[in-house]
Amino acid sequence: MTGRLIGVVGPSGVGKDTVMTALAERCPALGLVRRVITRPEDAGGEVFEGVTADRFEALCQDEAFCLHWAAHGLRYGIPREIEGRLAVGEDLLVNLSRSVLRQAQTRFAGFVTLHLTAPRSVLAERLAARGRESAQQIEVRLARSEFALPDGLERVIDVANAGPLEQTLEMIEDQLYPVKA
Ligand SMILES: Nc1ncnc2c1ncn2[C@@H]1O[C@H](COP(=O)(O)OP(=O)(O)O)[C@@H](O)[C@H]1O
Ligand SMILES: O=P(O)(O)OC[C@H]1O[C@H](OP(=O)(O)OP(=O)(O)O)[C@H](O)[C@@H]1O
Repeated sequence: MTGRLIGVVGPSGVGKDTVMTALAERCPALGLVRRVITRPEDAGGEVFEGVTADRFEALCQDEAFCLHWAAHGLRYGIPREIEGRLAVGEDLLVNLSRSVLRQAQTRFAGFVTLHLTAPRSVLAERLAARGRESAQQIEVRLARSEFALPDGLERVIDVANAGPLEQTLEMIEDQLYPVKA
């Protein structure tokens, strides 16, 4: 059976990368997708492929991405190789922008949106502690935190990541892999 693409979205600092990494470790059936980003590779955080703006544009022209978008002054791309992994039945977690969810749903059968939430005060604390962005960049990211999900998504899992990580992981696992009685 074809694997499911699971797009993880939510405001900056909500814990997308942390949750994805921990979830993949916990569930052997789940793989992670390495994004291509116009960001220096030593920026820390997720494992990604850092490229120049010119290289990114060339990859776009070559149709190397199945999804791509711009945010925070950066460009992000999802390599088309994920299609092969899904075809052999792997479920994949991918960190997406809310702006490409409808497109992802159209392109990938069974597409699932995993929407993480947390109060703004929690986001602010976590972004400051993460230390990847300046105070000014954090303000801009927080301003984006109120953006809603687009209409028309067929399968959305809403999960709060405001408490212990373990609790978040259990809630997600229960929804992605319900145990049949
Ligand atoms: N449930 C949690 N409890 C406490 N800290 C968390 C939790 N989830 C994530 N964090 C921390 O919050 C910060 C932001 O997480 P990150 O995964 O980088 O978020 P995002 O990718 O959504 O911006 C990180 O320092 C991470 O360790
Ligand atoms: O359109 P939005 O849904 O607001 O998302 C915009 C961007 O924010 C996140 O990027 P990134 O992972 O680089 O930043 P973050 O870790 O601070 O969320 C997400 O992966 C998108 O690329």
